[in-house]
Amino acid sequence: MTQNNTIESLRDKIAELNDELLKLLKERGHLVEELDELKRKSGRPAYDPVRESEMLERLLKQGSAPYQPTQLQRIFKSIFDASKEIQDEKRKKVLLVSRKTKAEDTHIDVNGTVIGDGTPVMMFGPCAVESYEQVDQVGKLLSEKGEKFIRGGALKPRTSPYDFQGLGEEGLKILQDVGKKYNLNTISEIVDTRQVEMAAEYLDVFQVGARNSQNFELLKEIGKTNKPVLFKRGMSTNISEYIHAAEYIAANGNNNIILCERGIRTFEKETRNTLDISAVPILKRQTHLPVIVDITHSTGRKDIMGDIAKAALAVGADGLMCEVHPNPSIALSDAAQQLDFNEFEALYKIIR
Ligand SMILES: O=C(O)C(=O)C[C@]1(C(=O)O)C=C[C@@H](O)C=C1
Repeated sequence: MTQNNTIESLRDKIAELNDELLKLLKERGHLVEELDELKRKSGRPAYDPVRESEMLERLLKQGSAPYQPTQLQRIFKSIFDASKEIQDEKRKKVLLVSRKTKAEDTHIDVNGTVIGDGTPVMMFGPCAVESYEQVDQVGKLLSEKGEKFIRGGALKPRTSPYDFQGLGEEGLKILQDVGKKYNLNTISEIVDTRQVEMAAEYLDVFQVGARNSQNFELLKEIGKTNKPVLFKRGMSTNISEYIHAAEYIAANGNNNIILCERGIRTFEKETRNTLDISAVPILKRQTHLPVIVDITHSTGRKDIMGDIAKAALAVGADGLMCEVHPNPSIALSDAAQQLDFNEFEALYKIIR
């Protein structure tokens, strides 16, 4: 046999051994899966370092040549690690809000208006409910446009305890009265578990604001109702944390969740927050929930709101939220960023 032939025949043998090793590894992997099912049932973790060192000891006792003991250890350790990865993957809980659980888009029917069916919804209204007249003017404007929602804060989570805190239940009542008058669905924020029952009487959609995005007790309580919830992303919440927070609502039985990207905290100062535009398609890919964009809080400036609105709709947002006030200069909150009616008309032309 020539030297070349010998090399080839040795390589053939090695390749055959590879095949055998692969067959054995696959068999081993299936046994690990079977074993893990039992471990999961008895609440045992995937990783078992004691078992791993017992197995290594047993192997090394048989001698490692031509490998060094450390080399053999490395080879087997990588097999154990791969087993652990198989187990971790199987143990990953698939979330109720995940696309993996439900492939179709969730449509949320709010008294006949559907959110998430491809027709964008507009959620406009003042930052805060200040008086009946103020909300009435906005309601009239929205109903003339054929819009179906009105928003307005009554239980305001303000940065300073000395700032206007909202009209409370009286504010919710004003919003409800105006909503009924103009056939608009009402949206307002609640900030505490104790408000859920009371606010449910007045609202068609609960809002959970950025500051309460990980207030799990509030999310659980809202989850026990069946009312649609506009659930804003926290200013420092990453997408995975946000999705898991939404799961608190779904896990308690309420699947009527509308996600809302409202900008995150970054070093950038040109806008009030930094709109994470990529969150919109990512949330729509990873969950089956509708996603809307709050163009007021993400930008905090009126001059770019039209552009941002277009960008949001272009990346697939199911709607927009925006603050409108009959006279923003005397507004009790967010005076600088609420649109007056002329500015609203200009924006409306762009988006509708
Ligand atoms: O014996 C177990 O409990 C296993 O999960 C199997 C296995 C292995 O691959 O042999 C996998 C991971 C553990 O850290 C220990 C061992």
